[in-house]
Amino acid sequence: MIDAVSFENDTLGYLDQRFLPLKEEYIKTKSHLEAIEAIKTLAVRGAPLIGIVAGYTVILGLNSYQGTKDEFPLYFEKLIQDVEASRPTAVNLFFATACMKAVYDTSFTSDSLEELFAKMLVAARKIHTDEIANCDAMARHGVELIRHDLAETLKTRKLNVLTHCNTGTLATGGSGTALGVIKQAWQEGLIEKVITAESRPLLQGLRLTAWELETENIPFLSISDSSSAFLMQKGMIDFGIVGADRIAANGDTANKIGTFAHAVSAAAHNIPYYIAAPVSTIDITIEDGSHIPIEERSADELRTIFGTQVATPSTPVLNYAFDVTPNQYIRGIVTDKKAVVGNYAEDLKKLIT
Ligand SMILES: CSC[C@@H](O)[C@@H](O)C(=O)COP(=O)(O)O
Repeated sequence: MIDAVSFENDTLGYLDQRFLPLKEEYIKTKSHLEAIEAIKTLAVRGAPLIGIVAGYTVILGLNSYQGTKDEFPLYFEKLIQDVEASRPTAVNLFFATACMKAVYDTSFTSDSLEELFAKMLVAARKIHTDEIANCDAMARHGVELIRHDLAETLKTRKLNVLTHCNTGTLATGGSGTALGVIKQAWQEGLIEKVITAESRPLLQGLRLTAWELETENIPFLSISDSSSAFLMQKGMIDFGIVGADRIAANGDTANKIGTFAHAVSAAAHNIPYYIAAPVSTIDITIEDGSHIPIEERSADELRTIFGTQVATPSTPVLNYAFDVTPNQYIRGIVTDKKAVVGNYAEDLKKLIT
């Protein structure tokens, strides 16, 4: 399997996703500032992976601490703030910093700094191993739901599935969220072909999902983002499944820009459209999608294509990285605990312990 992230000998290792699939560069760093930069630049990306890297970034920050125990609280506060400022939408990042803060709150007074740091490393590793296990659980629940919802079609043929952005190993460290479900469904013989939308402007679908599928010998077709409605009209898509960066308490879901447009098209064609995300992506403190902070990225991501200028440098640009799909467009939310269908406001709350 692709090695998206590692933490060995106090060193964070990650595959730099900016240049994939043309260049496979594995970066190693002991610097938390470099790790923060990797999150900001999307060298590492995808909500669960951002959470994993955020946990290890805190560890790198601890390792470079040289002050006394008395001075530590201020340092720790600033470290957490810097990590949290790296990207605003993926709630897994804040889930990770909350895990580290919880260790600090329970152990700072009683423990030496050495003991505290050791406990935080255990917490960071747990985020990593949990996200890998979450992917396997989501794959099981997701396939069960698809088998149920698409039983009629499955009596006569295999399914064509639409997905957006990259939600696989590169985004999670495990098999994936939506892509993990798709991979499992493929292994169980349910899938004819995966249709992967390019995911403008950084092309996570065209570059990363296509690369993962090619690596695993799963048949796929890459399309431009704007093609999905036409393919649905032609009967070329049976269902859609995508990931999430943050799910509000009512099920409204923020995911890569373009996700909502596919959902509207799917509803117009009565095609089921699912979200797959671990419970760590649910933000129960946010009532609905209108309160989810949506990242706006630089104008140059649109005005240039991988370094080549394609619009004048003065072209005004609005570059939202994510959109919010209202819950009524979502047939089901597949989590690691179970698949929730229908009453999101009631049922998502029950998943949070
Ligand atoms: C399993 S990843 C789910 C989402 O994080 C994914 O669909 C997505 O939108 C990633 O956005 P990115 O900007 O590449 O971090």
